[in-house]
Amino acid sequence: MTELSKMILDKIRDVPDYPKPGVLFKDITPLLADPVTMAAVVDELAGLHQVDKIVGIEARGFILAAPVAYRAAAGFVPVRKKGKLPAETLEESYDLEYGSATIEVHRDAFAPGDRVLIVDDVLATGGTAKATVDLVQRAGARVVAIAVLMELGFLKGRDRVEGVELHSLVIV
Ligand SMILES: O=P(O)(O)OC[C@H]1O[C@H](OP(=O)(O)OP(=O)(O)O)[C@H](O)[C@@H]1O
Ligand SMILES: Nc1ncnc2[nH]cnc12
Repeated sequence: MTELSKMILDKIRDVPDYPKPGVLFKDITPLLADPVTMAAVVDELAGLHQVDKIVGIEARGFILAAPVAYRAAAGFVPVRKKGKLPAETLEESYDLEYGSATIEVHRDAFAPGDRVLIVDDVLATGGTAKATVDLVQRAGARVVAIAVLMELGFLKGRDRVEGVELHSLVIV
């Protein structure tokens, strides 16, 4: 295990039965509140690939993706829950560990062929990540990789995004 993985695991709080019985929620707020770990995470994610745009997924994904975009000198593109983006959008619906959702991106968010890194906090079932890959591709950009702070290995989300490079700073 790397030093960074240890730092991350030390700052993640397990909350049983949230938001539904049977779900073990991985709470990243202690990590967000720790500037040393947060800086190490942002630096690691920003150094993975040279890209034109970083895509962040509402809401927790935004918290990581925006500083990563700044650090990587890349543009930031928000993928938002349905109904929040003002201009013309593309949308995808999917299931996740504790429900279902529809997400959107602006149709003109990317220049043709833009290289994109998708950043999120958690990969669980992979529904969110797969829907985001599809949105980015439909919008005419190229997904270079997906990067997450934490992968819940037992949910096999990795299989949903087979064929796309996936970086997980920790796998639990
Ligand atoms: O791999 P999956 O099963 O799709 O789950 C992972 C997603 O679930 C969480 O988001 P959530 O939809 O709970 O929204 P939030 O960021 O607004 O809390 C998390 O931030 C990921 O985006
Ligand atoms: N168990 C979990 N903890 C935190 N975020 C999640 N997103 C999906 N499943 C999750």
